[in-house]
Amino acid sequence: MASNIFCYFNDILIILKAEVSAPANAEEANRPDYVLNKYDYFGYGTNSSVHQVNVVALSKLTCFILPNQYGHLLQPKTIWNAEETPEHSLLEQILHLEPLEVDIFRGFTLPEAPTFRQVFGGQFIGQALAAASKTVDCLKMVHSLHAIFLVAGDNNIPIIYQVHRARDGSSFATRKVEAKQKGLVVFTLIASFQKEEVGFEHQAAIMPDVPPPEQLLNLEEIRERRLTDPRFPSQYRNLAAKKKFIPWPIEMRFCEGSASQHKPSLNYWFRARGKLSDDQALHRCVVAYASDLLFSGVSLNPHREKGLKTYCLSLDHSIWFHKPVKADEWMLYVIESPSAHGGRGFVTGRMFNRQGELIMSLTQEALIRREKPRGPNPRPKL
Ligand SMILES: CCCCC/C=C\C/C=C\CCCCCCCC(=O)SCCNC(=O)CCNC(=O)[C@H](O)C(C)(C)COP(=O)(O)OP(=O)(O)OC[C@H]1O[C@@H](n2cnc3c(N)ncnc32)[C@H](O)[C@@H]1OP(=O)(O)O
Repeated sequence: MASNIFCYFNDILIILKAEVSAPANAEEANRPDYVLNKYDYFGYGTNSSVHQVNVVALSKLTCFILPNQYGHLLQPKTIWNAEETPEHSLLEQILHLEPLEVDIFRGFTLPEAPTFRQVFGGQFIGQALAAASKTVDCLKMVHSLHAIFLVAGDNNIPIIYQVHRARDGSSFATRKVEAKQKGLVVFTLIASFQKEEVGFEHQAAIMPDVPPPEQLLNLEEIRERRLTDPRFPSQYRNLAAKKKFIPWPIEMRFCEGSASQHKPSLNYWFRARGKLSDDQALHRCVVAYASDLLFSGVSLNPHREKGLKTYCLSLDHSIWFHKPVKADEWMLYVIESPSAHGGRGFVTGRMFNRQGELIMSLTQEALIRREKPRGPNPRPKL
């Protein structure tokens, strides 16, 4: 007893009871119909662009009609749609993208953002994930991503993010993102998104027993101590003062002292500086950004020696988000490096919240070499 539903207005219809089906159109003949269930919604006004679709009621249907003028209530005011406001944390500004065209965005390396000799890998991951997230139904959250760093990014030119809508299913959606500079693909990301679902539950990973962040010093405090503590020789203090200090928008507190710096592992607490907008998609981009900061370097720990200068670059990076993330609250990053071989260091990571819940799992491979002395005029890579 299927019957077609015709909407003559710009409203949003939220299904309260029954099952509705939207058949695939002619170009997608091989794709199965979407089946809409309780609390799914359809209708014009859910998006700025208008798509026509036949909706067929398979049984008696009860809908809540949200008039178009109230459509904004479904859109949280966050970086995804809000005007730029000065109270956004530096991280939200770093992840802010300019929409250029449908599925094309422009990102920048802000002068106040931390940089090293090339675009920070976490910036590519965070911005590309932000671009992908903007093209996905806001009920679907990223649950996994896989990134490859192809070419060193140039800090001085914008990055163009082109999103390809690989698939939109009823539970999952997949996006591929290419980041380009001067027409060259410098970075790629593939990310999968999923609607919230209830299912089997277990957690075998146990959070290590470490001191709470309140009992540990952050990087600024460690540096201050190095500069002022009279127990350090003055030569050491002068050297520490000359070292370039990067004020990262992420606060970090290390759980072990320098005695364990040769172990192929590292545990540290971190959180975003400043208050972030209450938006799960944004919080996932922020931790994705932070996750590349001190990760592959752990594979160099057993090889550190006085005077060693290293060349360390992330090659690829994967994240699995198990549970909702709060990036402005403390999370413990537990990193281990099971192997270094052939110029490549491999690291695995786990992030726990303060309650000991495993929030994310991560892996990365990086190029790790002794630094070659640089010539006077290094060749431009782009
Ligand atoms: C425990 C307490 C710690 C407290 C620390 C406190 C605070 C933290 C503060 C700072 C930490 C910041 C660290 C952040 C790092 C995060 C990681 C990243 O973001 S890495 C950036 C993302 N990744 C990339 O951009 C990689 C992009 N990909 C590439 O560049 C290329 O694919 C490639 C990997 C280089 C491979 O290219 P190719 O096949 O052409 O390889 P080549 O071997 O030929 O090398 C090319 C080129 O690279 C340079 N190079 C290579 N090896 C060296 C070396 N050993 N030394 C110097 N330079 C090297 C060189 O220019 C080569 O060109 P050429 O052959 O002409 O010399």
